[in-house]
Amino acid sequence: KCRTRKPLPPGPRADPIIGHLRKIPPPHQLSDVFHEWAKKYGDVMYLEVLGRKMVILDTLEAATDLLEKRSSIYSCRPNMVIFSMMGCDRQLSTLQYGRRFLLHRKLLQNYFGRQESMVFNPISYEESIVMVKRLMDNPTNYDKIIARYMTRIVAKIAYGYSVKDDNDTFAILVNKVGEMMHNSGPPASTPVDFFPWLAHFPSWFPGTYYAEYARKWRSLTLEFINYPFNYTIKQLSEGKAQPSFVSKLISDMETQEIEDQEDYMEDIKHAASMLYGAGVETSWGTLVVFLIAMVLHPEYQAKAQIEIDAVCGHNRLPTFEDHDSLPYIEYIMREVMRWHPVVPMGIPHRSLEDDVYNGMFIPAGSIVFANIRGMGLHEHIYKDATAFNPDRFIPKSQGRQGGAISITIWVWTKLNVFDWSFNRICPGRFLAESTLWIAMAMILATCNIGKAKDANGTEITPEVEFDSGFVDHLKPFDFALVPRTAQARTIVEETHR
Ligand code: HEM
Repeated sequence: KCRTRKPLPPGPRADPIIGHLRKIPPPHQLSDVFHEWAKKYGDVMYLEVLGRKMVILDTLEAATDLLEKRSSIYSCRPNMVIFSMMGCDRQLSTLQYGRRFLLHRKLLQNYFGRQESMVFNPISYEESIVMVKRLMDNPTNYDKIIARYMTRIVAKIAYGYSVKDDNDTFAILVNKVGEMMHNSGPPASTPVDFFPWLAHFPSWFPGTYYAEYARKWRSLTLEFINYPFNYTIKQLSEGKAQPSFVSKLISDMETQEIEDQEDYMEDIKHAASMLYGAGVETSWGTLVVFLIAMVLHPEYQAKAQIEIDAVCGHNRLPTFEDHDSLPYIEYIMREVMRWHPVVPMGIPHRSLEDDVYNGMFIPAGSIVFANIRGMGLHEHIYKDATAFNPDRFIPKSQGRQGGAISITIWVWTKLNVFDWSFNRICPGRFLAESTLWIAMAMILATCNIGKAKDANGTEITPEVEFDSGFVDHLKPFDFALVPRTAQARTIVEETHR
């Protein structure tokens, strides 16, 4: 009925039958190309690929209006066929609206609320010192060291599990699963996601690559989901379990009336494994973007260090208590996530009903993408938008010229409710914010980051190039990292012991 009255949102001209198939850019260019198109066609764009309807939102306003204010229509997910085939069909990010979706959101939001997440600060603080010590010892291994930082935090919080070293069984599983997820194709957008029947065709048939891939790795996913969960159950039965998401929820079962206990335990198990899937690669990738930003911009690094020195002096490390006195670290964190958000197109949503927005018809079943990177590139809000410049977040009252809005704030805190509303906002946002903040503060307080030099002593300027996967990750780059002073190294070593 709506359709007869209103036009679809604008978009580039489509070919007959295949629609925009030939025009869709490769995954690593999606957000930039869509943002360029949005300049011509508008903040809400419509594309169709082989009959699949897609809507791209390029402004905070459109995303807030639809994904947040009309969340009862826009909070479902497209059918993520490849993820389901890999064994992730009971994880929150793939769940459709229903009893299980609400249960998983409740479990995660209750445990990772703003206040609740502060309990994890001592873990992140301790791990940030371990990370800085390892970076000082072996900076070329930065990628693994930062991955290990987040893995250790999440393993402790989710399972009460302490990752010992690189040969730890869980650490090895985590590495393999991380690589598997990274190469599993664009979320909900592989040929098999478009045509699920392809999954039943033999592997030589064109378009079946990801189905074969998912079948091959399914057992690894299941091992990754089961191994740490079984560890916690064993620790509980022996009375040795450390506090964790899993141990708390399992212990709480004693005082609750639960109809199907086995089924409920399966839900706890999958919700816990989601913490790794959604929390580690994202925060790890963001910290690597932070490193390259500091390599390329010594001027902002120096500003942050002047602030840290004024607040903490030279005889101690920064702590969470310093948070409000160190606003520049916060501006750097926000700018890192605006400059290169590691999930640039978000995770796609699916609309449940026909809808009309600003005179445009959005058909039911549309796959809706929030172009998070595109939202941070609007020149009227973020002057010189492709440049890294944390100063844009300095409040106006303190002399800022621009008018920057934090994408981070929108993605993480716009819908600031802790009940289990029908919405897909990232439930790990408070944990993410605190682990990123303390890691950045600790690195800046104790290390100088700069350009590496080649054999002739010439400085190497690293390229900002990403490997696109489920989460974008910077390609390896050269840089130099040294302790700021001998005293900084001594304090880190002494606190680390
Ligand atoms: C820099 C770090 C992070 C970034 C950039 C990030 C970003 C996102 C984004 C863009 C979404 C999709 C929201 C949507 O569908 O509209 C999401 C969902 C999610 N995030 Fe995060 N996230 C981060 C850290 C974390 C952490 C640390 C955790 C948990 C410990 C976490 C757990 C989740 C979960 C479970 C979902 C799925 C929610 C659902 O489908 O209902 N995230 N995140």
